[in-house]
Amino acid sequence: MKLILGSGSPRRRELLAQIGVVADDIRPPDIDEAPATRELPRSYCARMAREKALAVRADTDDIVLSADTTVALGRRILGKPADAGEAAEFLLAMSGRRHRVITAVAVKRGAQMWERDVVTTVQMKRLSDEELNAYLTTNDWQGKAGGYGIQGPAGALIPWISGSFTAVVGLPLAETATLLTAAGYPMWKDRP
Ligand SMILES: Cc1cn([C@H]2C[C@H](O)[C@@H](COP(=O)(O)OP(=O)(O)OP(=O)(O)O)O2)c(=O)[nH]c1=O
Repeated sequence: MKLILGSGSPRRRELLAQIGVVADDIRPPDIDEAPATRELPRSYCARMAREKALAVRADTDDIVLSADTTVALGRRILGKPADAGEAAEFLLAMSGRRHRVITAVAVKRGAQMWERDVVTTVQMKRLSDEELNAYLTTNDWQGKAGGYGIQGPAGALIPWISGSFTAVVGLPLAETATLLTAAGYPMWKDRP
């Protein structure tokens, strides 16, 4: 049995390392991430995690772990911004409001799949022009859903969350440990 991280996200690899889980191989999935017409954020996010796990090549005894993090403003899905202009648009839309961050995790072994999604409510402070421009200059928004990373400089813009911090960063660790255990991964045992 090998553990395969079906994710190219460095955050997910680091979060797993935090709980002593080191994948035997990393295989970033290549899937179409376009939302379907009128698809709601939570079902979109769960579908993405599932499709990522299914897209990764693995032996039948291997465990594949994939995840998706989606930022939702009401029914609107805020993906990874294409450029600084779109990042600014997302941040202004979230300024002074609450939004949700959904992270779905999918663990696959053979024909079996274990899934969970975790929804966290995040408050963003009302951003001044100076804060917005300074944050955009850091380039920390690149490659991140919604155009920010709570674990980086954007931490200064987020006074409050209700839910799971690790889920916002990209992988809810408690739920992930439960799913890995269900799939037969020796979570708390000595591993060779
Ligand atoms: C909201 C938020 C997202 N993110 C990141 C986590 C994810 O890497 C990214 C969301 O994109 P995802 O599509 O979930 O993941 P990814 O494309 O980076 O990697 P892969 O599909 O190969 O697993 O946004 C943060 O790092 N901090 C945050 O606060």
